[in-house]
Amino acid sequence: MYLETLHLRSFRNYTDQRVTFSAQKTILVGNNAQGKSNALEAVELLATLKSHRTSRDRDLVRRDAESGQIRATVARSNGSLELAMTLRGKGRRTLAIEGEVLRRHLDFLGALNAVEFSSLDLDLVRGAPEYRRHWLDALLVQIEPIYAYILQEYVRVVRQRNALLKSIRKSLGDGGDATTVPRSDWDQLALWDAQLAAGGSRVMRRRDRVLQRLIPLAQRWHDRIGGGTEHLSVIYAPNVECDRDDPAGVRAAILEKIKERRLAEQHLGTSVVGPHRDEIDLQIDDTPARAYGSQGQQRTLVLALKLAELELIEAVIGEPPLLLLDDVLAELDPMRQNQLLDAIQDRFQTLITTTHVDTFDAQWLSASQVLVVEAGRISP
Ligand SMILES: Nc1ncnc2c1ncn2[C@@H]1O[C@H](COP(=O)(O)OP(=O)(O)OP(=O)(O)O)[C@@H](O)[C@H]1O
Repeated sequence: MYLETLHLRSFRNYTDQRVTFSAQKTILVGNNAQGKSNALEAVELLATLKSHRTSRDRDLVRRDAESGQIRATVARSNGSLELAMTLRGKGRRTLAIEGEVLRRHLDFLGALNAVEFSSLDLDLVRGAPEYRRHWLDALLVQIEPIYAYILQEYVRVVRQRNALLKSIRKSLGDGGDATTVPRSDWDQLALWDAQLAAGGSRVMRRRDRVLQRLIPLAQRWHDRIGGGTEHLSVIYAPNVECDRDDPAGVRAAILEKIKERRLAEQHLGTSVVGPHRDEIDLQIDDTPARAYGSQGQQRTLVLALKLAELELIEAVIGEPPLLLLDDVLAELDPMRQNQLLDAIQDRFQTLITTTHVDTFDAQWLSASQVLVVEAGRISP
């Protein structure tokens, strides 16, 4: 797929900016805080409906405006699509494809696919488990848009169940006397348990499936970049251990663990069982990657994961996704830079932000469209 045009109106620090992409690679160059990452963020939003920098639409709207818009033309193998996202300081965003406003936001997903790689991605290795869950979930949403709905439902169930557990904790008081809790609360809890098990099983099985496909790709890239001297393991460590191929078995295992942790949940007033507590272990030579001092090893790992994502999305969608490289190229040593550039070649349309172009390979630079970003303006 190919992003032909991008039009930003009252988005972040842009007032009204149109960009026409004229090469397979575009380099956005400029000083800090000029709007380079903002432009990539707009593309990320179209692809995933999420920004990795904020969860509030009002941050995305230009400070002096009430609403902002991102429009894009995407050429796909079966024709081109006009996409529009209207963001509001207050109120819900509106999404449209070919001028038609979508009732379900889910239907927007899949129109544009992109993999983003920024320095924040090192948190994949170093950060808390939720970074890895978010990363995996974001990938799942792109290859299986219905997952956005499945996850949203699961999160809703956990939230409501937590509210009920809090109220039960309050009724139990310090004495922990179960008879002080209204009967209806226990009945309700049993219903939420069943819903958590049903939703949780859907989430876990999909996470497991996508990892099974991603892992061999990531290992291959890791071998290529690292010269095959170290072995990468990516291990799904779900909060509830069970045979993930058997949906009824997964549900039963979740319910069983809920039973075991009943007292803890009531004491804490929160759900402690389910895939919202999953972990994805990243290991190099059987040692947690987080424990490795070397930044280089961590970068190699993240790069391998990103390249694997690109390949997987391409395999599933049948078209190469876009690659968004936000200020990461300069951080890679020449060997890793070359590996990345080699992998991309002309296969993936790539948007790159950088403060300096002098670190780029000359051949690469001459084949790229270079745009200058300055104070919310993009010019050739
Ligand atoms: N909602 C907004 N309204 C107006 N300006 C905004 C808004 N959100 C962010 N900005 C501005 O956008 C600029 C940051 O742009 P961006 O994050 O794209 O930087 P960058 O060019 O990628 O720089 P760096 O190299 O530091 O990453 C800042 O000047 C910030 O004040």
